[in-house]
Amino acid sequence: MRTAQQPATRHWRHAVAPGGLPLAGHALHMGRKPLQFLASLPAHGDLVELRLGPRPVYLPCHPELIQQVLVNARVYDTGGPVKEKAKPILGNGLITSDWADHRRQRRLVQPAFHTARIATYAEVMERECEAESTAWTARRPIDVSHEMLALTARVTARALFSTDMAPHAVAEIQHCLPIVVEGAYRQAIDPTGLLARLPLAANRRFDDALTRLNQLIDRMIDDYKGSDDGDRGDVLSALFAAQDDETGGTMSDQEIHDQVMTLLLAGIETTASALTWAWFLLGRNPKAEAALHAEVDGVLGGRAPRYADIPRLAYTQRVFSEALRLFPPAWLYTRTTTETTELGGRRLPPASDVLISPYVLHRDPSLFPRPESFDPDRWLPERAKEVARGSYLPFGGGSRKCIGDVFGMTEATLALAAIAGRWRMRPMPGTKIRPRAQMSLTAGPLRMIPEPR
Ligand code: HEM
Repeated sequence: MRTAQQPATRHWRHAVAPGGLPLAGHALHMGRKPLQFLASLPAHGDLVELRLGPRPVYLPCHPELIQQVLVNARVYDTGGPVKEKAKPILGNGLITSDWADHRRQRRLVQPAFHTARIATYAEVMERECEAESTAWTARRPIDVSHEMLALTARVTARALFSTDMAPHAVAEIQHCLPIVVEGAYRQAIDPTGLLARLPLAANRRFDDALTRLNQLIDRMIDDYKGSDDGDRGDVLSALFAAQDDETGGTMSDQEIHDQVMTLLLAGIETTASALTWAWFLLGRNPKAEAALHAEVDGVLGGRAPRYADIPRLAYTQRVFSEALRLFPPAWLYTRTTTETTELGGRRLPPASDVLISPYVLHRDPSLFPRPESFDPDRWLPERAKEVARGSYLPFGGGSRKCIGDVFGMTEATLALAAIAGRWRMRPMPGTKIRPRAQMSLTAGPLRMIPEPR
């Protein structure tokens, strides 16, 4: 295994990805089988160059090079065509802002994710996870993807807006969010930029869903401003209360709107996908499933899980960490250089695109022994120490590391424990799943049979 300590004069291996075509470069490989293609590249070098059409793109495969990119957010900013296409949807929020503005925004949004507030959001999570786990009928098949998305949409909507309007918001978000996520992805991968302008039914559905989400957020903001509730304990209150330590500034209504939209798009599908993968993996690994049931039974003794139980739900957390390793929802994210720089001894001109793929990193056999096997105990403290620094990045790193990491882990741990306390999730015979590398790495519909325990 590689160690975190590498000699300062290390010789990095550069390579050009094989199989490039004259005009398209590697775009066809990326379009057809992006996961297999990307995962084949570390074998060629520590820094691999590929071309998507005429653009050269760089994939750092070694954790040290990836860290250099992530911690140097000024030189490796989020940018490029994908971000430009996201701006009409997300406005100017944490995901779309440039480096300088991002620091200010992050100072303002961070308090909404402090530990004390997560404890309050956890009350919503406890209620919703309990409601989800009691809603199913024994032996009636369910689509786990659908259920997990509905659950995380309810949790996130209620953590964001704890008003009487929340049930309406939940229904609206459940309806609109998948349409917006799917449309945003189609636009992101359209190299011509023309698709969004065609009079297609899919575009009309997308425009309608986006308008409805925008209106919903505006209504929630108006409702908050029209009330004299003060701090309701939800995310929206924290955003209104936020004051910048450095400048004393607060956020405008439009800025709050953009942050809320960003949180909806970043927080719901990601957590739902990872939970779906966790059930899929447990369904194929009876030993891990039995260990999960044993822990949940021992800690909870048949009652619903509470936030205070989380430290004792250590195996449950390891299951989720391992699902995030094998199927990281944020399987690919990008950076663009703002100036000439050097990466692994290679000169990169300004506006070079750099791809970061946790999926590739997490399946590199030199970083994770037997990378394909689902082994939650690789996250036992004594074994986790062996994992080289920077080689596990489901939540990214540096100043743009996921702001919702603890929120997502808390929500997922409570969801797994609540459901595993009641149900054994049986795979439907003959189910075949192929990971879909879209906006997040989803499983698509996953039919399973809940059997009472
Ligand atoms: C298992 C669940 C989740 C995963 C795997 C995940 C993954 C990630 C990753 C990899 C990034 C960094 C992307 C980059 O560097 O370009 C990120 C950023 C972000 N995530 Fe998450 N996320 C999850 C849950 C959540 C939740 C629950 C929320 C909010 C409630 C959230 C909100 C955000 C936001 C706002 C950003 C942008 C942060 C910034 O640039 O400052 N995420 N997420």
